[in-house]
Amino acid sequence: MENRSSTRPRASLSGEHPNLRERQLPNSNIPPPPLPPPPLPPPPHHQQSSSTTYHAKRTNPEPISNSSSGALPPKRPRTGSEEQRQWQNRRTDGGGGGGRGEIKVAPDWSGNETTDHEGEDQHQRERYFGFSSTPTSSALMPPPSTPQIYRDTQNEYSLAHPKWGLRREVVMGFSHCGIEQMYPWQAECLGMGGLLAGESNVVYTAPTSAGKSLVADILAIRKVVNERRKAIIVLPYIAIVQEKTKFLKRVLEKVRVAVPKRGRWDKVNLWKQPNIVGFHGGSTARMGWKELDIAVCTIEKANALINGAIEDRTVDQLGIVVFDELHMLDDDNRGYILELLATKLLCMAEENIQIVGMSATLSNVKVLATWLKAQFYECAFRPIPLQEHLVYDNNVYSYDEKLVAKLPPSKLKELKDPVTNAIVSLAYGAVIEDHGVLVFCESRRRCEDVGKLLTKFMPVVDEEVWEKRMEVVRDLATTSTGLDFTLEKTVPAGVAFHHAGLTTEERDIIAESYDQGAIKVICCTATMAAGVNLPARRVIISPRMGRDFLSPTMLKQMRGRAGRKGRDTHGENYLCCRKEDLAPVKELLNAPMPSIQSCLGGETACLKRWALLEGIATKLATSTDSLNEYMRATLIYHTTPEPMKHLKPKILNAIEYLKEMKLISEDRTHGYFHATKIGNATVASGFGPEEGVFLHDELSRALMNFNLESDMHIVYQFTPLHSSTTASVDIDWKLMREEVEKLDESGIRAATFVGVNPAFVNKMAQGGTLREDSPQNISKARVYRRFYVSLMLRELLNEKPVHVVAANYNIARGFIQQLSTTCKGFATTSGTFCKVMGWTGLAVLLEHYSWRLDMGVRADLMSLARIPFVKSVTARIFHENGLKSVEAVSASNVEALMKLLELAQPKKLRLREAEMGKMRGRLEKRAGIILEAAVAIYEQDCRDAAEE
Ligand SMILES: Nc1ncnc2c1ncn2[C@@H]1O[C@H](COP(=O)(O)OP(=O)(O)OP(=O)(O)O)[C@@H](O)[C@H]1O
Repeated sequence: MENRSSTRPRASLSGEHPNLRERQLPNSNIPPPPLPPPPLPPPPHHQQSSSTTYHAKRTNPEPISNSSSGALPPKRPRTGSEEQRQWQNRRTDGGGGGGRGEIKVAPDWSGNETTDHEGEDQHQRERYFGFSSTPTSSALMPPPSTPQIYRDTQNEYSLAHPKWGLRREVVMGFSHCGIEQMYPWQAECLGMGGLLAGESNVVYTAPTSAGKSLVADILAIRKVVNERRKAIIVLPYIAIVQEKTKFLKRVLEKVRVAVPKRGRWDKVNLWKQPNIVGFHGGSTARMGWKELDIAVCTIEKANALINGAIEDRTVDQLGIVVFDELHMLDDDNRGYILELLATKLLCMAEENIQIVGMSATLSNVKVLATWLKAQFYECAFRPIPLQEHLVYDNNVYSYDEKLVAKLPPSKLKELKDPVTNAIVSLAYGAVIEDHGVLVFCESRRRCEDVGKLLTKFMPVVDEEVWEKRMEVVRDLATTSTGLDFTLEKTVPAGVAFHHAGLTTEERDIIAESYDQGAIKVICCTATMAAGVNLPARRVIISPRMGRDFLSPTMLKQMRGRAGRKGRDTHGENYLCCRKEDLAPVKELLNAPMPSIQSCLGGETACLKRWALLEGIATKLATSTDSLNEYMRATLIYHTTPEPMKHLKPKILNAIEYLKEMKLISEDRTHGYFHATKIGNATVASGFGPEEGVFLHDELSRALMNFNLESDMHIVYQFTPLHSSTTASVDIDWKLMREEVEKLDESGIRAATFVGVNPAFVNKMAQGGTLREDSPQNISKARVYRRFYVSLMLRELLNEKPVHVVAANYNIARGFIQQLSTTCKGFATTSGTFCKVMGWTGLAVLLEHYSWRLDMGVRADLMSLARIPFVKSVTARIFHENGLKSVEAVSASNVEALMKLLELAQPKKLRLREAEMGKMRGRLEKRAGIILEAAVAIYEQDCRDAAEE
């Protein structure tokens, strides 16, 4: 095969188009695509911009290189294993369009500099045993020499400088994560009067990737380690909560803090590692407020945690609350919870809780700072330079509208569309240089389509990388959902997609393998836009989300994902649009960041829902005067002209509503409001008033008539309320009728108990309409929707894999998986509701079932499923082959376990792997972990039994 890499010119951006490198495969009938036109001359007006540096397009046949020597980096071995070839043939077969071949020519897309590239069992081991022998994330830099860092005490930017008051182990911990010195802005911000002493609150804004977290981390760690108070870090998304928890655990790995003495005779100080716990909808954290030192939480969990602490009167243990991504205040769905959280803290001035707020996208920092009684700090520093581009009609422009380069149009039908052509060209150009790429797409479907398309054009890789990708495929295949059909095709080419339709397990595997370099391109929706620290040299953005244009805030977050500190030397983003969208896109680019507005405004629902009920239930505001005081601490008060005049009628209205719903009552003699039992239960479990009242009705009915003949009734009771709203699920009435018809008598009885009438389902299946025009009808519709979702859940509990249930109900896998994870959380919060109501029996029942949900197995497998890797299918196979208990597994041996693990593999993968003889090593490793864990669990069980 002719190798043209030495003679083919490399143009400045994408140069040689990837599609032109496709060759005809031996058995392909498709003629090879024509050769490319020669690279175009540079645009006459090209010049270097002051903020960004571009290479001009060159007619010079010499390749442009990023390296100073000008030589092409010899990165790509052009050989592939037999297995690799098979995969490529498969991809070609399925690809249509042009053939798929080896890419022979080095890319002509050129960045500025090359970057050193940084690089299941381990993860599982860490999760189970709580330690790992090697760091799991490549984000973590190798530890530098210890003494040197700590001696650097003269340098005021050094974390070791006494001014910052950080313990040696903390400094070492940061150093292990690649942070030894502060940026000047970080030091300046932290040095503001009273901040380190905890005497003042702070709101600050800096560009994405500026290192905002470090300022807050230092303040939080000082509180925990030096002052022995608790810290709460509030983040908007589960993925960031997980990432942050991992990071802080790593930083504080070697730190020990004193355990408070329990009694007056307790003279010796005990020491322990600070407890850092991540709380989110799907978390299974057993540690509570009492034991934890740092809670990293989603907004809702942070709110519930603080409500609990106020209730228990232990909120004085809280020293600091950090609000990352403070712009979430104006999120329509969740902003008001954030606002109320901060309001409560402001109302507890005597507790001296420091508030820290930050975001990259705040325009009215001063207003927020006034509201939060904080100092404010703004800076424009970004440690990693960003090159920003606008792309349309195969032309690449800088944001100041200078033509930077032309992308060669393609003759391939599938690349006819200039936007698609640009995406493929740009992604390929970065991958061939060994950089990571994020492609933000407008919809989930588009993510998958672009992923599939890119797969056809990705370069061939060496054996080592190929093996890593196959490992990713295997990991995906062993998830509860099985191997996704599209990912099966794209991952071997180093391409994946990431959106809410995937399960969290799948998303974690994809993010981790991208982080480690096995996957080079992720096509994603906005799920990856906020706060995720993944190494993307190049970010390609569609300006739309669904049919609408992105908000300026969202666009800024996406742009900020390019070029992360510690991972890259610079970042590039490309906003790829159609010519006809140019005007609105330019408007979007020039739009100022919107100022943050309160979401309590406009309607009274939020006031009713949370503000007043929470204020009253937590006893922060129980009289008309204190309610007014409480409202004065809200953001809405600070952003509304003549606030009390506008807010007062709304407050009165909301109080009436809460009284009507029997969530609060009024003591007219003393002029006080009290939360009723239902009101307290609603707030304690974190539900809104309507949800609380609905749940109360459902559970009180269940208390009178609990049907335990089958699982149906209990499964219904812990089907989360939020997954059965109009927004989350549409009932397919025909399907529901089929499922209801399949129920046995006990199932039908359970359905009737909860208010589902099979005759009504039948009527709806024949074309009826579900009316939601009155509170009764809304409630009725909610029951039917919840029952419909509970049918899905029941299938999960009966060990049907997630993808099978999703296919049965024609619903996204992510929804089903989320259902199984949030169910557990819902069962726990419903348990709290029951406890506050005094329904302890029901609380115990819910607790039992939440375990089953966690394991995704029937009751007989629950004990086995405590062992890592022994979940659903594997647990069933172990059980059927005589290993029915942890004890039995612990008495087994690696060889026997390997045989069972082999049976649990998907057949397709098993055959392919067996052929290649690669399975043994992997299964042996996994069997070893299972055996080790089973022995550990069994020994622990014996110790527990002995203690009892
Ligand atoms: N002083 C420092 N020295 C070296 N690396 C740093 C420093 N400060 C932060 N970093 C690293 O920079 C990267 C980005 O930091 P961080 O996540 O705090 O940015 P951010 O400003 O919060 O960005 P975003 O708004 O996108 O979340 C992280 O990998 C972090 O470890």
